[in-house]
Amino acid sequence: MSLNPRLVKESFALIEPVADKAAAYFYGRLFAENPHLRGMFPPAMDVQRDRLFGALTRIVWSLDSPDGLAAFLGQLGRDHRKYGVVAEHYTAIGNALLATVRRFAAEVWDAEIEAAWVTAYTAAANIMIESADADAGVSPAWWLAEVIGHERRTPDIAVITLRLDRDLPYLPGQYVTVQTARWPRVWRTFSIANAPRGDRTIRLHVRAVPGGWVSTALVEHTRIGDTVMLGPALGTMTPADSGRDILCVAGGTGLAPIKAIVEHVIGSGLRPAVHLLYGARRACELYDLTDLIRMESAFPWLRVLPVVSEQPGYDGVRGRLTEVMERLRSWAGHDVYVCGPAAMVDDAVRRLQRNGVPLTDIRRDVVHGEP
Ligand SMILES: NC(=O)C1=CN([C@@H]2O[C@H](COP(=O)(O)OP(=O)(O)OC[C@H]3O[C@@H](n4cnc5c(N)ncnc54)[C@H](O)[C@@H]3O)[C@@H](O)[C@H]2O)C=CC1
Repeated sequence: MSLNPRLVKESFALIEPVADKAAAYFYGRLFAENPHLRGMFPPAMDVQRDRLFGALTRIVWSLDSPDGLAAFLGQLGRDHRKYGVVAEHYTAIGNALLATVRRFAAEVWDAEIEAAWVTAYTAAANIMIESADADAGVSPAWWLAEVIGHERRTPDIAVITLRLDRDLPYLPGQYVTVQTARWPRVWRTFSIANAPRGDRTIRLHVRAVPGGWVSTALVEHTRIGDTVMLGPALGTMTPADSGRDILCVAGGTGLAPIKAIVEHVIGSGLRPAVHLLYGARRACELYDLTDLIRMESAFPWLRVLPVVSEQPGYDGVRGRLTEVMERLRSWAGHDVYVCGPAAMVDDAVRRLQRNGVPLTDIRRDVVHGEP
């Protein structure tokens, strides 16, 4: 049976508006039929439900671009090793998924649509299983890391240094998932804020957000000597290394992966002009400015421009980060890296495209923070 993306997309479009209900039904069904799987999931399932639908949406809408989809599914399969997912679980998940789409797309459901879903799911599951199997030969499913540095830079933001028990291969700009002892089975993503160092240490920039279990545990309840677990490195916002000039736009703790990329450029021997626009709502939230200024004074081709958006008395550059970026100059011909709140990233991409920067020159990642 060959893949029929159109049938899958059309039926999925009926489910998207009722995603919450469909996800609740999916997990209800999964756990009713396979009670032993419940222990693999976090106690509170709300974020998990959003994740499931986020991933499913991305998969369904990418069915027409097999290369991108295979890369995404490959990463997903490798990342799922840390949950203890094995090949048999995919059958249980496939059955629950099929029951869910059958129910929520009942008005159009027929044998042809069912076959399209079975084919698509089987293909996707096979890619995930194969990539997990291949990864098992060369890489651990997860890493232990000891907290060796914990600096509270603002009441909400901590810069945390971890020492890993084994090498964790990653590229500058990538992120990892983190689990704390306080919240077993709850994993959240955080970008690695340094280029690979060769001493197994990495840094994370963490803002404790209201209702954010892991971020609050990391900022408020974590001490030097504590241990956390990490999953493998993920993400596609990695250095282009083209030698062209670079624009970096970092909002808040979105600075983390951008800083790793800038460190990489410093270490690469390339000397492009790098503009780093670093935005915060208030000056006191420019939590890493001292370090960035130190880097700027050591590397004259690096320009750091802090921008503050919500403090009228601030005597530096004030305004919306994306507007300041647009006003400053044309960025056509630059490699661009953007990270921060999702709305800021979208706005930056829109403005850049409007001003002649093609999408292929803009790198960003969709990373869901907490809650
Ligand atoms: N790898 C990744 O994708 C990472 C993503 N993040 C995300 O970055 C965000 C950082 O959040 P906070 O530190 O709380 O940042 P924040 O909410 O304090 O904002 C930071 C900056 O972005 C600007 N901004 C916010 N919304 C904007 C909009 N709609 N248009 C233009 N500018 C806007 C603010 O004015 C400020 O300059 C989180 O959403 C987090 O999930 C953080 C780290 C890594």
